[in-house]
Amino acid sequence: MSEPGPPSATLSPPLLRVEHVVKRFGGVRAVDDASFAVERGSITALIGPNGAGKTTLFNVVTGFQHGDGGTVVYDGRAILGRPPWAIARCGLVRTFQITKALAAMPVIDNMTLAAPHQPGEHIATLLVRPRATRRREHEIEARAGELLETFGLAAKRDDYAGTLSGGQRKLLELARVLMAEPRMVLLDEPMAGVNPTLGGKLLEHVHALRERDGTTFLLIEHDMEVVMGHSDRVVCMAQGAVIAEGAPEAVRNDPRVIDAYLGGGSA
Ligand SMILES: Nc1ncnc2c1ncn2[C@@H]1O[C@H](COP(=O)(O)OP(=O)(O)OP(=O)(O)O)[C@@H](O)[C@H]1O
Repeated sequence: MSEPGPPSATLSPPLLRVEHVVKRFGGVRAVDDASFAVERGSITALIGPNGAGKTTLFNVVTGFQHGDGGTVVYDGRAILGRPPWAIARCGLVRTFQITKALAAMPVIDNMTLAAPHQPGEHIATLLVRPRATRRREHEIEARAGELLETFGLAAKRDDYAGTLSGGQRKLLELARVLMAEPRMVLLDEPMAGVNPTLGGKLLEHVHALRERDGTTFLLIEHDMEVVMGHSDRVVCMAQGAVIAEGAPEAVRNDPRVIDAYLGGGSA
């Protein structure tokens, strides 16, 4: 949290280590012995052709799908098989599309609902410690307001989330996960369907969070300009496996990566 920018990879172990992870759907090995690491404070891009297993890997890492094998270590803790809420509580979160239910709620409620430990969740707390509950409610509302301000959504505070543009929704999706003050955020195609101006804003926020809080990002991204211009490291998957990992330029020029994108199936 202290030093801006990515800390030296040589000084601290990776924040996330994915080791030999397997996920099958019937006969399909969607993730097939995938291994890679994400350095603390980095912006790491996960790339690969369609069907490479990127989203499935996200789901397994964040506990939304059960892995069939391997290990995932986050900040020194084995997390594979833990439920999503327990993983989120460790500080590893992913963004979610604004669902129909959330779209029918005001933007501010989308934010406050995303806060961990909702004061109104436990009636006993409400009855026994009303002042502490109110204080927590104020904290949540203040944080939600600050984030909306930062993300340029303050004027939309009371609008239904469903009325936001595609780009504004993506900003809201990122702002929502920040309510949990995560140390690592997984973004699945954050730029998809977003106009370049708002897409640029979203990337600015990603960099600012990394610089200010040391937040680590792992993002699935198809746009190679975004990947090359905004990530420190790139991991490339094909046919469920990791076929290359390293500096963006090196991965882009790796013959196995070029083959995979050309349909050569070099995994
Ligand atoms: N729920 C599921 N049931 C059956 N097969 C699945 C399921 N989810 C994914 N798959 C299969 O697993 C493989 C990997 O899919 P996945 O969506 O993880 O790839 P991806 O790299 O995210 O692709 P894209 O870039 O197109 O989103 C594909 O063959 C896909 O058809």
